[in-house]
Amino acid sequence: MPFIEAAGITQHYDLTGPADAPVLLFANSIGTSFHIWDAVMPHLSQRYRILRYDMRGHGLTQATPVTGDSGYSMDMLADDAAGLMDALGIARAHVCGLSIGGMMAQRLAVKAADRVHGLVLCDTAGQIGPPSVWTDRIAAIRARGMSAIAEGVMARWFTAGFRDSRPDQIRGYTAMVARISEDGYVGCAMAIRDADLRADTAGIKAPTLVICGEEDVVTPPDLARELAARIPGARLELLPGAAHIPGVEKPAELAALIDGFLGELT
Ligand SMILES: O=C(O)CC1=CCC(=O)O1
Repeated sequence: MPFIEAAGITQHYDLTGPADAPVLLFANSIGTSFHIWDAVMPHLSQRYRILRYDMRGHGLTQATPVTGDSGYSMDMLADDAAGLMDALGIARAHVCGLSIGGMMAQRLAVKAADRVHGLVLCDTAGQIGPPSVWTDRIAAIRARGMSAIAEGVMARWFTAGFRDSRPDQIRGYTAMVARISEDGYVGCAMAIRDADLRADTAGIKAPTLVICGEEDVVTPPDLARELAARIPGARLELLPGAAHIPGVEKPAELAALIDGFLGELT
């Protein structure tokens, strides 16, 4: 199982695909491990060298402690991704970020523009809020642990049809959330709470595709339209039959959008 010391923490990652193919880095949403991209892999791993990793405090990546109200920041998470690329000798990559992973990707594309070739922003926004959503969620977790939110987030992640037809998946993803380090989740929740990247995004130079599940209630299509409108030249695609995590619900369709866009750049 690959682990590497990068940006001062032990990061858990997977690097799969032809050694000479363009690197495509996937960054996750809060509460998930890099396995949310598993179903996308067969569609893309012949043409891209795919780098997946668990964000700080998630999956098997180290959770640094959160003291009081001071958690992680979007800059810290962008530095983690850049540090992972450094440690693996990757100078530049296409970056596809989901939700908080998409916020991290926006930050990376601004502060380390030379590291980002094509940018795919999936079910994300310049601000995912309001901040009170995160303050309340952090308080619930601190009072009752991760199980306080594990079941509730499923309705935000997946369409009703998927939840009804795939109870096995829902049980599995609920367990994934319930087992995340409390500090890891709270640290990332504070990074979202404190981030407003909306002024930044106009400065993104990378060719950008914004994707949004048509049934996403967390970062709905109107937010995706707003995000795409702010990034010079960005293209927008809506994905029918998907909510917040299209890589799980519509992997082939998501992969086709990503490949169609990045294929024009390579
Ligand atoms: O768990 C959620 O509420 C969905 C989400 C918001 C930001 C993120 O990364 O996931």
